[in-house]
Amino acid sequence: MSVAVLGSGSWGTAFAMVMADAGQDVTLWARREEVAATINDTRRNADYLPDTELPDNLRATSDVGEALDSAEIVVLAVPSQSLRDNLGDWGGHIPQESAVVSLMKGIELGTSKRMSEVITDAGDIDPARVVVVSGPNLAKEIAARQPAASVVASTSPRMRARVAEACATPYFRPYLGGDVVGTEIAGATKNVIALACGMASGMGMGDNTLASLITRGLAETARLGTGLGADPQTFLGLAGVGDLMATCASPLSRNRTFGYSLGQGKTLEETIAATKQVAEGVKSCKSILELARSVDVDVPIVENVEAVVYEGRSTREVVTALMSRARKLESN
Ligand SMILES: NC(=O)c1ccc[n+]([C@@H]2O[C@H](COP(=O)([O-])OP(=O)(O)OC[C@H]3O[C@@H](n4cnc5c(N)ncnc54)[C@H](O)[C@@H]3O)[C@@H](O)[C@H]2O)c1
Ligand SMILES: O=P(O)(O)OC[C@H](O)CO
Repeated sequence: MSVAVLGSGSWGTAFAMVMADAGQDVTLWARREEVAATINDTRRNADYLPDTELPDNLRATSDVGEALDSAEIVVLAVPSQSLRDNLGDWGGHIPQESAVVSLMKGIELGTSKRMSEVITDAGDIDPARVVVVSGPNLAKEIAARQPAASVVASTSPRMRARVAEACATPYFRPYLGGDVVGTEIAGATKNVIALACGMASGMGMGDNTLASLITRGLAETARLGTGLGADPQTFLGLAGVGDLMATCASPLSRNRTFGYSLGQGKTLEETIAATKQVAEGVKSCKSILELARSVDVDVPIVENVEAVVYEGRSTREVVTALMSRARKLESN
């Protein structure tokens, strides 16, 4: 199958490698011409995955028209907040019958839309063509071809089957799903919970604190998702608890690392300056909070992370705020 992957950062490159390993004919689009040329010449993406040799059936280009020409699957792997503008430039080139895959884990600022909604809006794509891939998939581990699983979710059984078939390898196992809303809410919200876990670790807190944050983070993610019509079962699966565990525990996570820096007392500006790759939760904490308020769902961890990032509250203050909330039933 002919596949275009638009975005040659960590996950775009790693997922392009997965699809090439699965036997597809993959074109990876890079913004900068020199990045595309280096990938073609050296078989490596030196900025993002320098240790990974890329297969020969993966080639790079900085010409989006060339990448999209006759693609049967179009994979989008850009920062969530730039997707709308990118689709404004690319929309006309996306082939009519293609499946359009979102790898992104964020919620748009200003609109609080999920990435699949941005794709249908800004790309003028039928929702049935949109497929979301999400799970515990730290790019570096996938690029090292370590076994992992993921959810391939779409309302269209035909589209999700096409994408799952095209990315199945001995080290990458796709599971099929129909809950696009839950899969996307789980993927975006776990980044914010990982920021909170990073903050706690950076402040010197241990495993009890992390387990409490992960568990209560899962509770508020599920509450938000089901408030938006998701299947509660999704949050117990790979896109839910699976990704939450990987991201909150791993030093490879950019969101966790960002939170860790804040927890250690670095300022927001210092932390942003030291962060070379996208940590989606930093922006999405605001849009997720707005989304939760729009359906009247309580998301205290998200709310407190937003207070640190957008309102300048200290990590110490939010620990006190979270620990002194009114008593409640765990199941509520
Ligand atoms: N890295 C992972 O382990 C991983 C795993 C699963 C999902 N994701 C999600 O995938 C998405 C992409 O993440 P990533 O890890 O590839 O990020 P990254 O920071 O490694 O790469 C982002 C890429 O987007 C490009 N880019 C930046 N601004 C752009 C713009 N305005 N227009 C077009 N391209 C732009 C960059 O040049 C880079 O190639 C995110 O939503 C992330 O949450 C990442
Ligand atoms: O590095 P992060 O924090 O963006 O997380 C990467 C992936 O989403 C893990 O599944």
